[in-house]
Amino acid sequence: MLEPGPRFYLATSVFVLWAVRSWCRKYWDSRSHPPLPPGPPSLPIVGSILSFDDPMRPWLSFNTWKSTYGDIIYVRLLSKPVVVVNSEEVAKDLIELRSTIYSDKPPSIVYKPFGADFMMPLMPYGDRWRLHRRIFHQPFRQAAIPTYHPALLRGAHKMLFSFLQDPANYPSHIQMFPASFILSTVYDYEPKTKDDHLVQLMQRYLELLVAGLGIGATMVMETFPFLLRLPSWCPGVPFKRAAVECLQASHRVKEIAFQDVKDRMSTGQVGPCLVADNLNRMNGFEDEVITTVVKEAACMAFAAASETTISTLTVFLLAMVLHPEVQVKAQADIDRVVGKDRLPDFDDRPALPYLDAVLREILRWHPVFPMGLPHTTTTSDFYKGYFIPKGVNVIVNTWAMTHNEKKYPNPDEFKPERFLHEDGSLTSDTMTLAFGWGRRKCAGHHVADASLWIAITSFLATFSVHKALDEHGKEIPVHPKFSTGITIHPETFPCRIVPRFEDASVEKLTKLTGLGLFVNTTYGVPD
Ligand code: HEM
Repeated sequence: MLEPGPRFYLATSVFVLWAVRSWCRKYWDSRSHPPLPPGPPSLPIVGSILSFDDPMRPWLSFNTWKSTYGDIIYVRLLSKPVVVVNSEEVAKDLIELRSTIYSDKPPSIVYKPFGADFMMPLMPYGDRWRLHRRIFHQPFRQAAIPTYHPALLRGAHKMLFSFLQDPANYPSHIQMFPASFILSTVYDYEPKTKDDHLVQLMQRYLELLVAGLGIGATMVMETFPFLLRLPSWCPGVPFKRAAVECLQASHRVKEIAFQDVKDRMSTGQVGPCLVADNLNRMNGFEDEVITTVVKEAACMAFAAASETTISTLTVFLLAMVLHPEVQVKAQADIDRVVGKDRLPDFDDRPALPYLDAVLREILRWHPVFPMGLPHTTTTSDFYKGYFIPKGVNVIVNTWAMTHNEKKYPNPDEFKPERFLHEDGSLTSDTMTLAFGWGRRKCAGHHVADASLWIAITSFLATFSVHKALDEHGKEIPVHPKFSTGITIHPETFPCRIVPRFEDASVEKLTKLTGLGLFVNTTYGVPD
């Protein structure tokens, strides 16, 4: 057997010293303030990771631990201390009522090199965030949303043509929907084809961002920051190269789309949109700071709307495949209220409460952000006898709230009726908690709500989705699988999308939607 060498003794001594120091600090800390919230045991280096049933889906364990530790839990994720909020009551108390303490976001050394520091959801709480939020609020506040109804309706109708012409390729059609309505609302730009240059640019930037800032890669770069300082030609170190490519893409994407609006403005060819409205407000005297924020906010909107909308619409299709009885009921309501000679529009919404109940149940059943987005505290705080340290990450466990058995019995079941009174009217539970809490609550939630409603209602008016059939005509069972990460979405599943309007053809859909000209130029459909 090999004798342990001096390196072994040195490593062991360093480890013991580190463990003693951590223990002393913990002991000292615990004497100088009230206790931290309860939580699972924590080990040096790995923290509480070994306590998780599935470390890739921590929200499930946080929810299970609720019965042992309660609504507020303290846990270490590797070296990061985290406070987990497991109930609506605590989220309201902390994130809303103490918003001056709980509205900051955890910093990361990787945002700037990857050109992600202008993303509002990641931005520190402060003046820069306030300015971004103000610029963003103007076009996306509730009162402004009707301005965008025509663009949203158009986006939803375009998606119907894609489903009709190429039903098997449904993930790509769903992907195009947010791209289409967001480019309209922020740049008054309508992508003409699926490989539109602006859509491609934006999607490429997002791909680079998601690939570069995955949880694993971020952890490595945060632990070894020198990796980002190595020259990009350095072999075996992909981070710097990925960062440079992503940063360049972020510059390109912000500038090209912005410049395009300015060019069109000079010839009077731009309608209301985030960029043009702000430039008009400056009256020809371009303020450099505001201009930069407008460029950044516009580009960020694409990122914020994409994955969230795609995920929610995919959950919708999955729910309809697994629960045909819900689909039939929703379609019966649409047929009763709207009839067969036209398609639903926003004016029909009050008469279709079941459709709203379906949308709320989709957001509840599999929320896009099962743990919201992490916040951090700007000062230390005391809550219900517990100490909440300054700078701790605060995770609002949305999953625990949307799967709270007391409020939503049998929470894994898909039941839109949860949101309806016996007389069929909607309850006051609007499921806004899926959009976060307090000052950092989703700044796009009104447009998200309108776009999702029109997308699912238009779909159900014209199509049904069913399980796919095998070569013997037997239904292929669907076993839902979800991606993991900060956002989650169902993995692609086989399904059959079939039209339910009479004489299902491009011509008939053209009549119903009134998008004739568009169809010919966009999808190359023969006359
Ligand atoms: C299903 C659709 C969506 C869901 C479920 C959703 C959810 C969320 C959540 C949970 C947050 C984080 C809140 C927090 O930090 O506590 C957020 C932030 C944000 N969302 Fe959304 N979102 C959706 C769609 C959109 C859309 C369509 C837009 C843009 C048009 C948008 C723009 C934003 C922005 C700008 C923020 C950052 C707010 C801030 O930090 O002040 N979201 N969203």
